[in-house]
Amino acid sequence: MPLLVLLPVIIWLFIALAFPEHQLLYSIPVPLVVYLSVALVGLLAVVMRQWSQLYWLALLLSSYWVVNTALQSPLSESHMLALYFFLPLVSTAVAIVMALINKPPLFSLKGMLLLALAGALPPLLMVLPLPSYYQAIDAPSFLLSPVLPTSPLSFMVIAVMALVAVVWLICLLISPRQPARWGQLACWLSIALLIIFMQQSQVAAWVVIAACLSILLALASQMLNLAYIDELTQLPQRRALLAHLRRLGKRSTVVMLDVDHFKKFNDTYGHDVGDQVLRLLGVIFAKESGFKAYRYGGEEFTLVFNHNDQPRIEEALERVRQRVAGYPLRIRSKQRPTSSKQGQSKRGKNGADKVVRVTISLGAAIRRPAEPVHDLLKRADTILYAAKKKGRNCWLVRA
Ligand SMILES: Nc1nc2c(ncn2[C@@H]2O[C@H](COP(=O)(O)OP(=O)(O)OP(=O)(O)O)[C@@H](O)[C@H]2O)c(=O)[nH]1
Repeated sequence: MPLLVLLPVIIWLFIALAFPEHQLLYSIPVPLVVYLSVALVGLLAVVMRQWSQLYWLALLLSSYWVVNTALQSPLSESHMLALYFFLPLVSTAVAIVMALINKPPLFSLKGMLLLALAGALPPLLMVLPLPSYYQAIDAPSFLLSPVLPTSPLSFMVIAVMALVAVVWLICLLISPRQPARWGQLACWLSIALLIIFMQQSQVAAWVVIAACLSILLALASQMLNLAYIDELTQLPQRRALLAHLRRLGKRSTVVMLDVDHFKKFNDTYGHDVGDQVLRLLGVIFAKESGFKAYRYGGEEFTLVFNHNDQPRIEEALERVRQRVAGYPLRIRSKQRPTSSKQGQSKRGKNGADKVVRVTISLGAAIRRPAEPVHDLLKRADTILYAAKKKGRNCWLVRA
């Protein structure tokens, strides 16, 4: 933390020492700004222990470095063309490895290897003897980059990078609640752009800075998720509920609900299966519309309706109750077959998976005129208690 506070001073010292002539402070080279941006966001990723973002920044930085230092000569030279061909291939390969691998911490063998792979592999191309049998291409000057469909080889390079981006986008659209992945896609697009338009070095610089901003936003979003989203159920947690209650309208309804006999359920099937139930409830509540669901804590949840229309509330509560009670939860047998063939033959017979169901009780308090939210929440809890006494697997609504 003290290091972060002193960061402006450290950066000022660095620039002042690197550019001793005073007037140079007003014309800091663009690549330096790029390197500093990546370094600052990388430092933030380290402080936040978001390793995957760090590895991506390393790949972004090393690709930029190769483009900026080694790829500013005409592509008519065959070794330039070879480098131009191998850089996207290597970047793509590293990107795919990073997308698939489970982000290892930096201070582990796997983490160090990944950082070396992302940070050192592209620059290594500059010193490796690359095959130089590529046909030199005559780049038309009006194109942004000589790689635009002037050669089938470079067309293929663009196609591979675009394909990776499209696959990535589809994965993200299927499961969009992953801020880190969005930041990484921005990084990938940035790498693709700076390779494709490599001779526009100023553009490349701003593209990298933009990717840094995306990673920064992704980091901020991840932090917000950590603070507000419950990891098990993926629902917003109590902190978010309290923020919602602070701006609750006069016409609103708060529902407290919890799982019936959950202690017994945990004792019978184990804590892991109990967790599975809570996760399932998170999915069911998130899919429902008409209210906002929160995990209050333990096996208790809160639903907030922004209206006090009792028939609509009762209808929603009955729908949720039925959905939970009717959901067959498959519990895996402890004596799992050792091979998949055995598993297939045993499926549906003795010793195979068991199906159980859980029920919930719900207590809804419709807000009274000028009722403080604290009292409203307490009243919902009391009504839930009454629903439990009534026999569980039911709901009660009171004004
Ligand atoms: N698996 C799992 N169990 C939890 C979690 N949080 C709380 N619990 C369990 O939830 C149970 C709550 O038990 P009780 O408050 O006695 O309530 P109950 O057994 O559901 O009984 P009723 O509410 O009266 O129907 C306890 O056994 C807790 O350990 C969690 O995150 N995961």
